[in-house]
Amino acid sequence: MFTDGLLPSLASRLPSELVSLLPSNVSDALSRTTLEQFFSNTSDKSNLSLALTTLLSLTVARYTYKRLTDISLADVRGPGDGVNDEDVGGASWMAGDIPTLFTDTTGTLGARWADAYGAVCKLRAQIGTKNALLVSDPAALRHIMQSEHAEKYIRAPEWYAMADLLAGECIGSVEGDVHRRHRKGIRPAFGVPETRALLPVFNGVANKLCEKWDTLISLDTSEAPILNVAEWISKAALDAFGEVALDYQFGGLDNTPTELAQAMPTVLLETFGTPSPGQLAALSLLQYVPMGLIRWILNSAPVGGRLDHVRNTNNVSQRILLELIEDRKRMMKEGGGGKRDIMSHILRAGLNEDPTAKLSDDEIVAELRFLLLAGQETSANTLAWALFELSSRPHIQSELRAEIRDAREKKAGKEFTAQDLQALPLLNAIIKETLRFDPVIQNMFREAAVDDVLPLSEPIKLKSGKVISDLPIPKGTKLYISVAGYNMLPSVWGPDAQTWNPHRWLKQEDEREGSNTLGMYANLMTFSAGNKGCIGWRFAVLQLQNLLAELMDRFEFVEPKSGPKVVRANCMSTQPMIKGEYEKGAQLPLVVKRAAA
Ligand code: HEM
Repeated sequence: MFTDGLLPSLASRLPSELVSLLPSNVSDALSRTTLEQFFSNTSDKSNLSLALTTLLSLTVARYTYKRLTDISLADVRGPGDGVNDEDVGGASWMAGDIPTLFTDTTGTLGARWADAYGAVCKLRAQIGTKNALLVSDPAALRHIMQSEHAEKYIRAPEWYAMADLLAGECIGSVEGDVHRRHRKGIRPAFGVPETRALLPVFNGVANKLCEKWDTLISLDTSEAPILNVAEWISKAALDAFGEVALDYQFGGLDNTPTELAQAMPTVLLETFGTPSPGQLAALSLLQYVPMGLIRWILNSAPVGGRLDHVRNTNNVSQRILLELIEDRKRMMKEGGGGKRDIMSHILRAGLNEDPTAKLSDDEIVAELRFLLLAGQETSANTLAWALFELSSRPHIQSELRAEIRDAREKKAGKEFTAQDLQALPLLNAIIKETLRFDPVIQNMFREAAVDDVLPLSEPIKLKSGKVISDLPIPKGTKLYISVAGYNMLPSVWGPDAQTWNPHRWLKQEDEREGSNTLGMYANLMTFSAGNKGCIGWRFAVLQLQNLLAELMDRFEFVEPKSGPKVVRANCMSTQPMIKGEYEKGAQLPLVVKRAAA
């Protein structure tokens, strides 16, 4: 009649302070494996009554302790508490504050909420979710993402569903040992030498882009030729990715786009651009639906709308990638396996006999589809934001151009190596500052898989007035990791954290605020952190260094004098868009002139 392990389980739930107060014979008995054992060892009646009295007292003590010490998440401040007039009443009854978070076009909402309510603040959650927090606090982020506690935090099921919809079962849609196997399988493609070996391809694409712009500028008779810079960069990034990942020509810059090139650039926008509160609430409810049913809904149910475009893109990418994989495998069998593109590295992992790194053919296709999305628009949009920031700061452009030309002169006509690019201080400062200030992934989704306690680097004040430095969170709490919130924390970045200022990176490391202990790169959250951090960050940084150096050497970028306002549209990857023209996709109209020699 007694449940095995009831007593030890009760003992483990008691606060350690209480357990240490117990008589040693009782605490010892409590730690035994089963209730039956406990009773078999307490043979006389007095021991039994002592045990029952102790149990009763402990239960009362535990209840009282919890009442006195428990911190309810309802007591944590957040939008809706009336600090900021603009936040009051902004929540949707179906999806709480989540639509506000997803449709923010300033890129600073996470930072403003952290400022107003604390670096961990409570969000009004969508239906089906009890607790949701927005987290920007460095200590909490380290705990969730890169400490030994990271295993307690999984990607939220809605995220798996989205990754699964876009790519199938891949590194982005799995957890635990399966995730470790996927990561180990693709990691060989993203090491330092493997990434550096991609530079000649990046260079070729950058030169081609410069030639295209040269021609367009020559053909334009106006004094200030305006180009949609975002569109061209996206084509260049897709072409580069095609070559380095698949040895495949997308034909973007040549204006001969393949079927896949036509479908890819708009898939994130059409899937996630400006979601309605209803769609966000539906997404959240996916957590209660078995994955098999989700897959059927996503792949086969007659839903229509946004799903049609995704399905079409998926079918095209699945077919083309399978063909490419079959070709490459044939080539490898015939002895021509020396290619160094990402697909070849991953296919070699597929042949791996090590079960902790082996990937099946279906998994390899899903991996490549995920990489295509994760690796192309993110880098392209980051470069677009760098040019956007620079377009209103001609003096910084001149400073950067001088740095690049000076370094080129020293190379006496030879191409930059990865080490040369790494040695350009202002170029790297501009890239880091853009990654900090314009992170293309603004929020990440996590969920507490168990009850836990979040450490905080700065105490927060609860609504009750109590100030806490640790926040207990129940299992199931949704955690929205605010990349922008952390990247703009004054305690880490200084009082001008909400200003784009690349010169902050030129200070000596020890003169800068904060400690360099978070994230994959430059103490930023932009590439995430820990065992699920961005695997392609070296790839992205090298491509950004190469493209920005080439473009800045040859062109000058100017914000058009008058024109529509560019906003940050959060379509999973933040894209520059014109307000009211979202259906046209990414738009960044800039005046592009040849830079004086
Ligand atoms: C500026 C460019 C990029 C940014 C800002 C970026 C950002 C991120 C972030 C924030 C995550 C973590 C998401 C999460 O934890 O929920 C991530 C994961 C990932 N990224 Fe990137 N990324 C970029 C470029 C790339 C590139 C170029 C590639 C590959 C070619 C890539 C491949 C991946 C992969 C495979 C993951 C999943 C890692 C895992 O689950 O273990 N990313 N990226």
